[in-house]
Amino acid sequence: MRGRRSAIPTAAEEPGRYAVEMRGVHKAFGAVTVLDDVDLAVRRGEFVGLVGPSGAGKSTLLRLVNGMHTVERGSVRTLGTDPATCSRRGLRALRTKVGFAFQQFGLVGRLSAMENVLMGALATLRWPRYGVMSYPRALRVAALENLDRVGMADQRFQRCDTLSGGQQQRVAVARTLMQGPQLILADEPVASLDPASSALVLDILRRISREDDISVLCSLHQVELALANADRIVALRAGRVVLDEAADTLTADRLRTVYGTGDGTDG
Ligand SMILES: Nc1ncnc2c1ncn2[C@@H]1O[C@H](COP(=O)(O)OP(=O)(O)OP(=O)(O)O)[C@@H](O)[C@H]1O
Repeated sequence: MRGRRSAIPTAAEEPGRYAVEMRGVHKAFGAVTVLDDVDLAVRRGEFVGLVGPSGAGKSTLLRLVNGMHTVERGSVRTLGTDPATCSRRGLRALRTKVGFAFQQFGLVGRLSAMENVLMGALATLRWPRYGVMSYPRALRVAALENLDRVGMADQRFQRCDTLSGGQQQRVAVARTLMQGPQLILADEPVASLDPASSALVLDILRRISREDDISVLCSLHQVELALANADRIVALRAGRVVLDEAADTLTADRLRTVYGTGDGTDG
């Protein structure tokens, strides 16, 4: 632990190097410690896969990065800002630079893919909008481009509740891109998808991360998907970081030992 901590230059030493920087983070809910002395750094443009068994603390960690939870001890910097000490306005400003992808896609089912994507730009608009044509032309062009980037331009007029799970997650990614995020937090974005759709969604996320230099911190249960898409893997077990390595030096078997099964069972 100590060695890894000293290996991470602080934001003060290298301003702008990290999209996420956590040091010595301790988080408890009542008497239950959920994160214990966690150090984690996500470099700008890096795709970090966060793995670990159920209850290891992955979602809690992502929520700390977003300022939805606060730490008892330690520090969190998200895009150079401590979300816990931000004013409401500051937190809102920070969150416009942070995109999300969740297991539940968070789309409005009765609206079209296009309108859902446009809703990703609502924070930049003064008034609520109803219907695609009520959005400025530049945003409609951007929404179509983002749908195209996730391979969903042809389905732009389709209601989201008639799309497959994988298609819905791709629309959700396109919606997130409307914010122009510098960081995407993804909490098990493919947990409810079949293997082919899961691979496609992660491939799209990784490609967009590289093309737009967006940092991604993505919790995943599937070891192979984490290894195939992440630059680096951070593994949590019982709230502690038990592994932090470049993905290309890791094997699936070694990573599975983190889950404590060693038999190839995820989760
Ligand atoms: N708001 C909360 N209040 C109390 N306990 C919580 C709260 N949020 C999370 N926990 C507890 O913290 C622990 C870690 O939960 P968390 O959801 O972060 O794990 P996880 O690694 O994301 O699990 P999974 O892979 O199953 O989603 C669990 O024991 C959970 O019950």
